[in-house]
Amino acid sequence: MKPIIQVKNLYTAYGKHIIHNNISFEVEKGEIFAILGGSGSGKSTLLRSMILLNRPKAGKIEIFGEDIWSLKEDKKNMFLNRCGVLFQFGALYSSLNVLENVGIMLEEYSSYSKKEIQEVSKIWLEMVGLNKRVYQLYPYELSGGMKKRVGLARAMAIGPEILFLDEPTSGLDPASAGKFDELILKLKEMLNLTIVMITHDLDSIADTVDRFILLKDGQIDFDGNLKEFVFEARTEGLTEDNLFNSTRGERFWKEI
Ligand SMILES: Nc1ncnc2c1ncn2[C@@H]1O[C@H](COP(=O)(O)OP(=O)(O)OP(=O)(O)O)[C@@H](O)[C@H]1O
Repeated sequence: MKPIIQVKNLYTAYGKHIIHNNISFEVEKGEIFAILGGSGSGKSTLLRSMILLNRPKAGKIEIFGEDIWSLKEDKKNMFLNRCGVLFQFGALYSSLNVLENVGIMLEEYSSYSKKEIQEVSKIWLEMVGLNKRVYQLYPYELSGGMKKRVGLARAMAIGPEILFLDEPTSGLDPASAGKFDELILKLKEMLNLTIVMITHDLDSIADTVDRFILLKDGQIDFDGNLKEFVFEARTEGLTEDNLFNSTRGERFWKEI
């Protein structure tokens, strides 16, 4: 089967500052795929270019078999409707309560009635482990972990085929991060979702990620799974510095 995402000879830049210098990679349907790299290596720029927020200078990004940057306006919206996005801090609307935040995408992009939107929103809030006590709360009343869960419920409510996550466990305590990982795995298994995430979290990578790329100096320094990475890191001197969040991952280093 053709990969769900194919990035071919991609160049991105801000002015003269080249961020990605001719990179290519693929993501298979149903995979949990991660983008790693040190600070400023271009992880967010890459993710943004896959959801039509950052136009590449050259190269192609094919998703669902189409060159996404060549799509006409109406097709762009159809494409975005097939993608759920969870930004780093949840990106919730501060003037909307939790229930409204989850329903907002459906209000804009679906033909559901108000009542149906509320029902779908409630189902997704329950799926991500939030009960009715939070429906009427506003973002400022939520913890970081709750904000991420609401953001995830909102991303899932549109029924995406690909879920993009920007550092989903950063800022969470280890127990909440572990629960978030379980949730991601559950979603993937139930819905055969493809998940693309930026992460520094070694436990998340060990527990959930099938394969990752490592960005460095505009190139892909590594493409493979964690076992292969550790092997290469040891035999070829790839640097492990600055890639992983030091508060998690102890279990992984003990087990290998
Ligand atoms: N809108 C912008 N205009 C100009 N330069 C930018 C812009 N956004 C990012 N950059 C620069 O591009 C480079 C890559 O940024 P990007 O945010 O993609 O990296 P990152 O790997 O996600 O970093 P971090 O882990 O710190 O979030 C950085 O040097 C950054 O300063």
